[in-house]
Formats: sequence, C-alpha cells, structure tokens
Amino acid sequence: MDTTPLRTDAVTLHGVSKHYGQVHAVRGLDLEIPRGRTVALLGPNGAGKSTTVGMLLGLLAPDAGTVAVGGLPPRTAVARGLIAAMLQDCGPMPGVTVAELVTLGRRLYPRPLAVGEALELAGLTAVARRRVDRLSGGQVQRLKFALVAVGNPDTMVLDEPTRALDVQGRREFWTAMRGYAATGRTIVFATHYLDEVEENADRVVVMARGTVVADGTATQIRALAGRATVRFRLSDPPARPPRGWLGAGSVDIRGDLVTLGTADPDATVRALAAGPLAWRDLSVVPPSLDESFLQLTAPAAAAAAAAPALEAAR
Ligand SMILES: Nc1ncnc2c1ncn2[C@@H]1O[C@H](COP(=O)(O)OP(=O)(O)OP(=O)(O)O)[C@@H](O)[C@H]1O
Repeated sequence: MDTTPLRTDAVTLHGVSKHYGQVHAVRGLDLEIPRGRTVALLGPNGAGKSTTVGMLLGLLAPDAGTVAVGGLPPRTAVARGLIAAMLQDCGPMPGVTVAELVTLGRRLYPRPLAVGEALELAGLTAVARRRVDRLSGGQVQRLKFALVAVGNPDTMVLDEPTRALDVQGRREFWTAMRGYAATGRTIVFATHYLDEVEENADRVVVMARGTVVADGTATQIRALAGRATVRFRLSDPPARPPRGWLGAGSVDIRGDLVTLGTADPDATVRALAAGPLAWRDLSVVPPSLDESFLQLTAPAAAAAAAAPALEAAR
C-alpha cells in the first residue's frame, strides 16, 4: 500500500548545505516545490544545480539541513518509485531495441506504466523496434526520458536534458516532456537554455554560488532586470521631451524613431494611445531574461541576499 502523504510538497529542501572539501557547493538552500509544477533550476556553471539534483535523488547526502521528496527521505522516495531522474552523460546499452530496453527498465520500478504508454509519451512508438545504437541524438534523449517515464514517478528530475541537441531534437524532447507534465506530474529540470525556461517552466529558480538568488515566473525574473522597451515612430518628435514623458525612465530619439525605457510598458502604451501624438510602428520589447539572468548571477551580485527572491509563483 502506498502510504505517501498526498498533501506534502513534491520536494522540500530546508537549510541545505553541501561541501566538497573546501568547495561550498550548496549554501543554506531553501526550496519548496508543490506537486504538479514544472520548475527550472537555472544557473551558471558551478552554481550548485547538479549537487542539488544529486541530493534530491539521495545520491549525495547534505552536510546540513533536510531534503524530502513527497514527505519522505530521498532514498525511500527513489525506492518507492516516487522520483526518478534523467541525468547527464549516461548512454543506453547498445544492441537491443528501443522497446526491449524500455521493457527491461520497466522491471526496476514498483508501479510502472505500460511500455507502449511510455514510448508514446516519449514520441518513440515509430522507432520501437529500432536498435538503440541506430537512434539520432534526439531520439536517444527521448529514450532516456522513456526509461524514466516508464517508472511512472510523481516527480521527474532532468539534469540538462537537451544538452548537445539540435533545435529540432530539443523541440521534440520538450513536446514529450510537456506531455508528461500535463498528466499532473512534477518536473524539476536544470538547464542553461533560457528559451527552454521561458517555454517550459512555470517557475524559475535562479541559483548562483550555491544558493537561490531569484525565484518566480520567467516574467517576474525578467522584470527584475528592469525596463521594457517601447518603440514607435513620430513624424515630428519633440526636441526636448519632458522628464518622465509617457511614464518612461529613459528617452532616446533618433530621427523619427523614439525608444523609451519603461518599468511599466502597459502604462506607457496607454498614455501614448490616450494622447495626441500621431505615432506609428509601435513595438514593445519585454525586459530580456538573459539580461536579468546575467545581472542576478554576476559575481558582482555576490551578496546573494541582496537580490529579491520572488515568492509569487509558489
Ligand atoms: N565531486 C566533486 N568534487 C569536488 N567539487 C565538486 C564536485 N562536484 C561538484 N563540485 C563543485 O561544486 C560546485 C557546484 O557544482 P555543481 O556541479 O553542483 O554545479 P552546477 O550548477 O550543476 O554546474 P554545471 O552547470 O557546470 O553543471 C562547483 O564549484 C563544482 O566544481
């Protein structure tokens, strides 16, 4: 009988630290992930993402703090098939077919899916009889995904799942992953690709130097970088626009092209639309996630506590 408490978060880390000798890889990490969310762990090299993933899976023990998966110690959760991971750099064994390998993998789990269902989720039905050493790079990644999905875990952890895949391979991989997330499962993935975060995560946890420096939706993280850009053309732009013109923090006019930097692009566009100006070619560019990420994780931002951690997405 499954005695897992259903109301617990999928994952909780409280005050977690981990050292490797002198290296303080994770420092006082607090993170709670409710069930059913898709959460990205984003951070530069060495931020502590893989170490965090390792502790979630019971592969590494924290030096301090507590880690729980579905309210249970990670090793217990792994043994019960509640959490499973697709890690970096582990290739499938050659010489067997896709379906054979997934059938074999299925035996490891206490409450697996049917093989056909896992292959379907991974988009591999058409190559079920192909030998695994004849798959494309993208298909290999989806095979690894199928080997995790067949275990039917509540929480799936993916460490840089699309590293080295081309655009098409990445797209197909995320289509498969979103199919699994849509069944109400929790997905935690570490990545360096900001566009994947935008498209696939409903919450982004930005890590740097072993701790969380920001936590929110991609939109909220982007907003931390500050200003959006509102751009339009005016036949007769003002030579000296008044301070705070149209609610903008900065104004740049080149010929008939006006570029405004604004913390509230909606208010700026409303002011523009309500005013007398004969504008045309309007465009609004949101603050960039790249810029925000760089600001949040720059060594100069070392006082991690100084960066606001957004709680709203929890
Ligand atoms: N087995 C280990 N022995 C010694 N130091 C380690 C070990 N594993 C990780 N580290 C160090 O701990 C820190 C955090 O590493 P970790 O791999 O968790 O970061 P990461 O965010 O996953 O990085 P990446 O994006 O490069 O995979 C780094 O300084 C790394 O060099």
